[in-house]
Amino acid sequence: MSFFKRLKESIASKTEAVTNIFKEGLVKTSKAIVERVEELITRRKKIDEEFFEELEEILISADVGVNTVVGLIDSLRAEVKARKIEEASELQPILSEKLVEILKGKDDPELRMAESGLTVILFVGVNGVGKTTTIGKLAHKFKSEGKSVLMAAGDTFRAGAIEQLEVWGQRVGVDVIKQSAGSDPAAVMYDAVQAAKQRGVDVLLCDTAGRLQNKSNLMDELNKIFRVIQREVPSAPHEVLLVLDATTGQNALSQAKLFGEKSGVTGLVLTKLDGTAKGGIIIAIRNELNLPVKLVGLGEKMNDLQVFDSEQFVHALFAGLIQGKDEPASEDEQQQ
Ligand SMILES: Nc1nc2c(ncn2[C@@H]2O[C@H](COP(=O)(O)OP(=O)(O)OP(=O)(O)O)[C@@H](O)[C@H]2O)c(=O)[nH]1
Repeated sequence: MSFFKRLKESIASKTEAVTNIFKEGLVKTSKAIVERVEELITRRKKIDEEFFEELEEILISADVGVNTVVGLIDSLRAEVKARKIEEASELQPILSEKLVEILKGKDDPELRMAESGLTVILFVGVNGVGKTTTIGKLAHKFKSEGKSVLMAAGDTFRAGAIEQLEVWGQRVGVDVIKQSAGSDPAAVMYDAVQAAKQRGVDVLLCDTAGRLQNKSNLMDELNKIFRVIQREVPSAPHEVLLVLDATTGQNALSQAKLFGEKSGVTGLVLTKLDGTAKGGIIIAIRNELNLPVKLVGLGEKMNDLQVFDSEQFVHALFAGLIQGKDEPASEDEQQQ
């Protein structure tokens, strides 16, 4: 059975709607990688050193990352040799398989929740990456699953951050625990955990100030927040999610490396995948870091947050090719 058929069958049980959300969100990245690979295959026809060099360049320019690309190309070379493949057209399924291998290796998309009682999830990341938006979207997701949610406005540093969270609170119907701008974020967290416990809330989502990873005083602030939360709920925080902006490509990877080491990060959220051709960064992040990608942002609306699923990701990335193989593309896709 062909790789594409297997991939299709393996996702058959999942809703078409979710796949479509990924597909729409990944159009730019898909164009940057898949269309160029297809063009290369059609043009060169045979697999030789120049073919591999061009393929390397395509993947690097889609921000898959030099280290990852070098490893990927080496394993493709070995596979081509072992399977005695000469035709470039035969490489597509092998490339997809290798990508799934890299992405799947560290799959752990489920958010860790408290066994009973309150779950606390902390969000960290530099300014403007999409933390507040992600918290709002996740609050909506939990609510639609029937959970009660509270949000903590821990970014007391940036003017407007509290109001922005309140706007999301109103939009999704979730209360926000806040103090005035400039107050101690650890005090906000204390209030929020108390309120969450008193109200018997299921999930508390905590915003924090966007901080530079090399500012040790800001790291101290984060540690203080940890201590306050842990004193009140010993098993918390259940997740510390580092939010990264996919449009920044390699910069997102360096932030993950620096931040991940220092602040007890347990998982990643990659936002704005819809707005970039640099979605290949997710492959680099998965290959180079020991941190799971838990959620991806595929737009600005409430429902544009998805639990990361590597098979759906690769399926969406290669959707055009898969459809080209065994079913006609829809009108929409033909226009893209
Ligand atoms: N297209 C797109 N835009 C997004 C996504 N996530 C967030 N944004 C936009 O990115 C911008 C920044 O998002 P914020 O949530 O304000 O970022 P933040 O990290 O909270 O910023 P600070 O509060 O400054 O730390 C906003 O305009 C969001 O609408 C996404 O998945 N896709």
